[in-house]
Amino acid sequence: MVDQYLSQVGTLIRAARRNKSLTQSDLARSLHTSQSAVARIEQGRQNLSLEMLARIGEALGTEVVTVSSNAPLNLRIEGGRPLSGSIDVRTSKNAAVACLCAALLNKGTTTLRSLARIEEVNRIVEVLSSIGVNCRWLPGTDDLEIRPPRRLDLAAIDEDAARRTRTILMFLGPLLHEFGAFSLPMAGGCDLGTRTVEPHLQALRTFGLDVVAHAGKYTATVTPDVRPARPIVLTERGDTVTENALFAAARTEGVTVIRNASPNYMVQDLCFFLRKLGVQIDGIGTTTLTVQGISEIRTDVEYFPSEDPIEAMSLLTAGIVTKSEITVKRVPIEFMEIELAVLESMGASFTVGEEYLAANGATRLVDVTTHPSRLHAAKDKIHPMPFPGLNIDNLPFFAVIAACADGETTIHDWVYENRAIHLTELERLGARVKLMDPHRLLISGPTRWRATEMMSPPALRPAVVLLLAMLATPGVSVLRNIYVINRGYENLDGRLNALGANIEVFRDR
Ligand SMILES: CC(=O)N[C@H]1[C@@H](OP(=O)(O)OP(=O)(O)OC[C@H]2O[C@@H](n3ccc(=O)[nH]c3=O)[C@H](O)[C@@H]2O)O[C@H](CO)[C@@H](O)[C@@H]1O
Ligand SMILES: C=C(OP(=O)(O)O)C(=O)O
Repeated sequence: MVDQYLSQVGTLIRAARRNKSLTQSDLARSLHTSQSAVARIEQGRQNLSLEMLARIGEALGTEVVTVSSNAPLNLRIEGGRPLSGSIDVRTSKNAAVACLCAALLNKGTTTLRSLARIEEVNRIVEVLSSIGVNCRWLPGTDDLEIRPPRRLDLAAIDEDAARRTRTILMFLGPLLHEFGAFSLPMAGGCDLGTRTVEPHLQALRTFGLDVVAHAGKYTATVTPDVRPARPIVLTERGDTVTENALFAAARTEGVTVIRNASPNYMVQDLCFFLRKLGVQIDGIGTTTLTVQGISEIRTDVEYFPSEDPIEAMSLLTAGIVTKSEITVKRVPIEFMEIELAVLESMGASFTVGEEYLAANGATRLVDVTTHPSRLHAAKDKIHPMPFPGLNIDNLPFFAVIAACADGETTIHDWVYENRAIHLTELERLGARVKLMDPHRLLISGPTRWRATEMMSPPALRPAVVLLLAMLATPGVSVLRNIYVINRGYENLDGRLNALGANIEVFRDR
């Protein structure tokens, strides 16, 4: 029965592909798989996850089979298996969303190449499309073409999509160049406790933007011809606040200086993209950015956002906690050096290859191979810092690594009010995790993992940490409602399966 079903689906896929004049290799490229895998799918000789079916449907611009999409997606993971082989790091969620917002500054056509096909990008594409921006995935690729209309229609905004991301906050900077007054739905994103927007509002006020947050909306008014009278000093070295200040400065004629700017990876990527739009920026990778703004941008441009250091950390963690030898390719090393140094101090063994450049021509990449090793607790507490420190989004992965290490490790998340709390969920898989206060965890290892079934926490990285712990856990575990993972990772289950994991996606009926 299953075989017959697979062969019928395969026939439908072949027909849809031919209809689009795509070769098997074209389709394989957009699915990040091989031509032979596509051939097997079309012959009905390959098991297909619902996730993969949805991706094939997306690549072919048609739903191959209709599956109920309201029920949450869950993962069934048979863990305790070693992984092997190599895996490429995909491009980053956080640079993608910054560049998508920056495309609003450009009246010409922007093509963002090799974007990660993740739910966060889908939500922003839905929001952009709803306000009249023409967004088109180029057939057989992960390249998104973006063409703004003459006038954006904010009244038609897809509020549901907007509220499911934090990125909507980053529309404030681009839109202040377009409207005298406007309103936007309030930001969502990971539930990590209070995430202040005040630094954004302070920075944008210097460009004449006044925002009132009320009844689930940001209501903004713009006083014309206001520009920063002196360097903007950000009250926090936040990533998205720096990006909002850059959006405002990019189309404000003259020089704007931004101090205490974040030099983090997504900000650097955004700066490289803005340069391609003709905006001159000095100080990229430092905490002082000097921006030479231009009042109008109308250029046809393409840009390749760079690889995701957080995905790199996630994949390395998969190798480490399953005691496997895997090669994680395209690791943006500038943003992973401290993480690797801390891992080394815990006894992790790995080989780092020669550097090469990412497609953006600037970010340095390496391939990292993990080797099975005996881990011990970190001597000092592990804590994040703004770049160049250990990345806050990489901190959660040290919780599952510490759970595999001999001894007690302290993890200190001073940044978020609520993220550390989500990591105590590891206890349900057998880890010994003590929440000493809302910001500090004491983790005692090694863990005798035991399989279990649980819900994903409402935060991306802690949810992936649980998935990785389940990969290390012998037996069958279930992680429910994984939308939050798909918000930031492309086909993570399929790509881990290609390394030998056994993860099945299923929906509740
Ligand atoms: C789309 C995107 O790019 N999201 C990233 C971005 O979110 P984003 O820039 O939105 O981060 P938040 O505004 O949530 O800031 C993170 C937290 O750090 C605190 N804070 C930050 C800087 C500082 O100097 N002092 C300070 O206290 C803030 O108050 C907040 O609680 O940066 C976060 C921190 O790197 C990452 O977790 C997110 O993945
Ligand atoms: C906190 C994160 O995302 P967001 O800012 O989109 O909530 C994250 O990427 O881990």
